[in-house]
Amino acid sequence: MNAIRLARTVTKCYSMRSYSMAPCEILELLEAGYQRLAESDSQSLLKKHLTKSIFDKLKTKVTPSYCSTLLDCIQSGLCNHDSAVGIYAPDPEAYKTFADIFDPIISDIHKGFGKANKHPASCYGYGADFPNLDPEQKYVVSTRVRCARSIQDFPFNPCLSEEDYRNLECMISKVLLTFCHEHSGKYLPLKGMDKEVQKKLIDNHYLFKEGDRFLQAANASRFWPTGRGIFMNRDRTFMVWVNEEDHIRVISMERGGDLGRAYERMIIGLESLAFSLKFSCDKRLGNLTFCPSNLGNTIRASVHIRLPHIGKDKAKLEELAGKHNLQVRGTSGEHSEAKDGVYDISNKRRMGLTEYQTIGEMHKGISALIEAECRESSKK
Ligand SMILES: Nc1ncnc2c1ncn2[C@@H]1O[C@H](COP(=O)(O)OP(=O)(O)OP(=O)(O)O)[C@@H](O)[C@H]1O
Repeated sequence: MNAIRLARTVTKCYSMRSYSMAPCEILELLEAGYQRLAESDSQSLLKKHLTKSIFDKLKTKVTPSYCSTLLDCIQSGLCNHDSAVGIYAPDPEAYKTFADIFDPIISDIHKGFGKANKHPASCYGYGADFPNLDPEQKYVVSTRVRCARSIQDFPFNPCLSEEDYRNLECMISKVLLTFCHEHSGKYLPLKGMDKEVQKKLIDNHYLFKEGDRFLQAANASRFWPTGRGIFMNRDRTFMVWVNEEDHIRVISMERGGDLGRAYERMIIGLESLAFSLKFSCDKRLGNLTFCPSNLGNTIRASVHIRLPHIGKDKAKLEELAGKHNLQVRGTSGEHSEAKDGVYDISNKRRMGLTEYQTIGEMHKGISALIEAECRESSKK
């Protein structure tokens, strides 16, 4: 059995774990995986920050409630040397137990968010403060705003039992089905979903894809498709993903560039959920999520945008976007390519600033890219 498959077997039964330090078979896998990572040409943040002294300090530790080990945190990065980050939190306590590796990675992803920094309290403000980015619909094809939440007293994906998945799905969908007006809709469980329907929902950018190897290696796809599903309103402008990467992803999307309206719709949905459900939060890190890249206010606001002149050269576009704290992805999300010159451009910063500030930064950055595109096109 290879090391990775063995890791999956070893990390299977969280409910049966009751140890105060990582057992020998986990230590062996960790040592072997660490050695291979150290010898690799991996560019991951895991490799960059997991020094031998931090590794030795953390390798025997386990989290107090779920007995998650360092292997549970880093096995995706050990398997996939091409990971950008390479670490996930198997449960909310992992951020504290394994702070020596999470903190430098968090500070690297969320530039400048050091140990002494504290994520601010939520401040949503008003969507109406952000005028339509592209009223004539020349550039922005569609706008999407999403955030993530974890339900308090539940661990994250790798530690969830099949029953936990069912219970979470039941709790969350029950609340969603009470939503009214623009937010009212249907819950579609993934289990039993017609394959054609599923494909169409994915192709239309509503539903999550399956088979992400980074999540699979992190043990985040166990019991798939049990407990996974999507809630959608009638207009297909408001969605909630259940038990994909996080327990909850609240999503608002629409055609065109009305970022303020999409944001406002997402916040109303989020606040309605928060009325009935308690979320996992940390005083310093903000909302707790499976991947450290999503901590803080958890918002990724994105536009699908056509920038035929400044988008000709992707490296240059990335450089310009970076100056405005924006990230460039392909049309079908992370690890995809741009189709027909349509890029997915989103905010990079979500930690150490409020929701309102994140949307403000995104609004300013996209406006600047549109201005640059106009300038470039008028030169021709
Ligand atoms: N502005 C947008 N308009 C339409 N679809 C979008 C837009 N932004 C993202 N999408 C679609 O949403 C889906 C999910 O994208 P993706 O997985 O990249 O991001 P995410 O849901 O924010 O999660 P993560 O950042 O964890 O990957 C994809 O189908 C993607 O094309």
